[in-house]
Formats: sequence, C-alpha cells, structure tokens
Amino acid sequence: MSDYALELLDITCTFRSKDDLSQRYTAVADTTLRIRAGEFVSVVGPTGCGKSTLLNVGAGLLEPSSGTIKVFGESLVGINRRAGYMFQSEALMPWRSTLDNVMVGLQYRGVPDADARTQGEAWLARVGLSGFGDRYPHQLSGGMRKRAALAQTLALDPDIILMDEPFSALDVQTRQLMENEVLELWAAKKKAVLFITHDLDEAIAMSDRVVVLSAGPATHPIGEFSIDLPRPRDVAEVRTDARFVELHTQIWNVLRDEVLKGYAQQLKKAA
Ligand SMILES: Nc1ncnc2c1ncn2[C@@H]1O[C@H](COP(=O)(O)OP(=O)(O)OP(=O)(O)O)[C@@H](O)[C@H]1O
Repeated sequence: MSDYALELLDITCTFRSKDDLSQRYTAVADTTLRIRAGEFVSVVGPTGCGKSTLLNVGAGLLEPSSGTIKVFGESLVGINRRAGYMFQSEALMPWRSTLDNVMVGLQYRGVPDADARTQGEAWLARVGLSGFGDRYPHQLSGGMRKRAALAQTLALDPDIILMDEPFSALDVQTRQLMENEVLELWAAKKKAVLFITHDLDEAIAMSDRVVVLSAGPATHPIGEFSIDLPRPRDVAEVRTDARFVELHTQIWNVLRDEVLKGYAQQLKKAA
C-alpha cells in the first residue's frame, strides 16, 4: 500500500476570469503536494492564492485542468470518499437538531438509526457536547457549532481530513481550545490531515509539516518546513518555545513577500 494518504501531483487549475469571461486565470500551477497516512500538514499562503482550490481538488469537488490525484495510491475519480471535510462556513443544517446533524452522514451510509444515534451521541460527548444533542444550531454558540461540525466530520471516521480555515470565525480563546481538541482527537486516531489556514502560528502549532504557497497567479509551493516540536502540544504554550519562534522566523521570511504581493493584488482587484 502507498505511504501516502493523499497525493496531488502536478496540479494546474485554470478558471475563466470572473471579471472577464474571455480571459483565463491560472490559479494553481504545477503543484505537487503529498500527505502521508497519519500526517498533519498545513498549507499557508496569501489571501486568494489558491489554498481552497487545492483542498477542493483533494476532496474531488473540483477537477483540475491537469494533474493527477491519488488516494492511498489509487487514482481518484469523482468525490474522495475516504475524506471528510470541514469548511470555514457552517455546514450544519439549521432545521436538524445537533444530534441529527451528526447522525445524518452515518444514516446516508446506511447505518441503522439506533446505531447512528449511539455513535452520534458518543461523538457529541467526545467534543464536549453531551446533553446538547436536541438543540438546534442557532441555539449553540459559535464554538459549539464548530464542535458539532467536527463531530459530524469525524463520525464518518474518514482516513483523510480536509479542513479549510475551520476556526477562523472564532475568538482567540475558543479557537485555541478547539485547536487543542482537534490535536487530541487526531493523536488518538492519527488520520491524514490537510489543514488550510491564513494563520502561520496556528499552522506551526498544529502541524508536522507546513507548506508555503506563492501569491497567485500560478500559485505553487515555495517552501516546506518540517515542524520538529515535541508532541503532545498545547497550542498556546508551544508558541513560547524557542524552536517555535525560530521556525516562525524562518517560515515568515519565505511567506512575507508573498503576503505583500497577495495584498497588492487584492487592492488592485478592488480598485
Ligand atoms: N470557480 C472559480 N472561477 C473563477 N475563479 C476562481 C474560482 N475558484 C477560485 N477562483 C480564483 O482562484 C484564485 C484562488 O482562489 P482560492 O479560493 O483557492 O484562494 P484561497 O487562497 O483559498 O483564498 P482565501 O485565502 O481568501 O480563502 C482566486 O483568485 C479566485 O478568485
């Protein structure tokens, strides 16, 4: 079996420009990204560079213009059924209770209702939401909704977890609590994680490896850093570690110019 859970090989994604349909825009070019089984990899890059595009390619939601995707060594066709996703936006269905939201994926998979309920309740307990199963999403705080979404994703026991800035809407303290919870759950099950974030501190604190993308167009990896900080980690405490500071400086040296380029492009687009 392949060592890699997910391989994005020589991926290029070209879109019709949103502003002028006769123009084409190459968001991502010739990008190769491999994630080992059990590895936690973060991808950082300037705003609008193509991070979500790569994640969508890995999820099988977006077909690249060229390149190959492999899942545990097999070429991916259609949706990546070994992967679970957690996006920035809320994925909970507002008309379903929290427990029903967690159960729904299992029910779609044909798990009998009683089993789905037992597993759903166990997942709610694992993410600290015991007793909240009958609440509706609007009756939960932002952090609780993220916990419910996490339970919904992990209940399906995916071998690969794709996360696109899942905690960016949360306040700093809640965010750190959630990051620690994700690390604990990950340490127990050791799934492959592809984590997209704007936040370099978050990327370093969580990951085994951080990949830096260039500013667009034709975004591609321009740096890769192994994060040799010991585990288990507390995301707040690890930030004071001398090695964390050293890694942050090294990665920021690569990322800084790209962030400035990305920012200039956003200003140009807005003008
Ligand atoms: N379906 C599409 N059609 C046209 N252009 C697109 C499409 N999807 C993405 N793009 C463009 O591709 C580029 C990369 O977008 P993407 O959302 O992947 O960036 P990102 O790094 O995730 O952004 P952010 O950091 O703001 O979340 C952007 O310029 C975006 O406008």
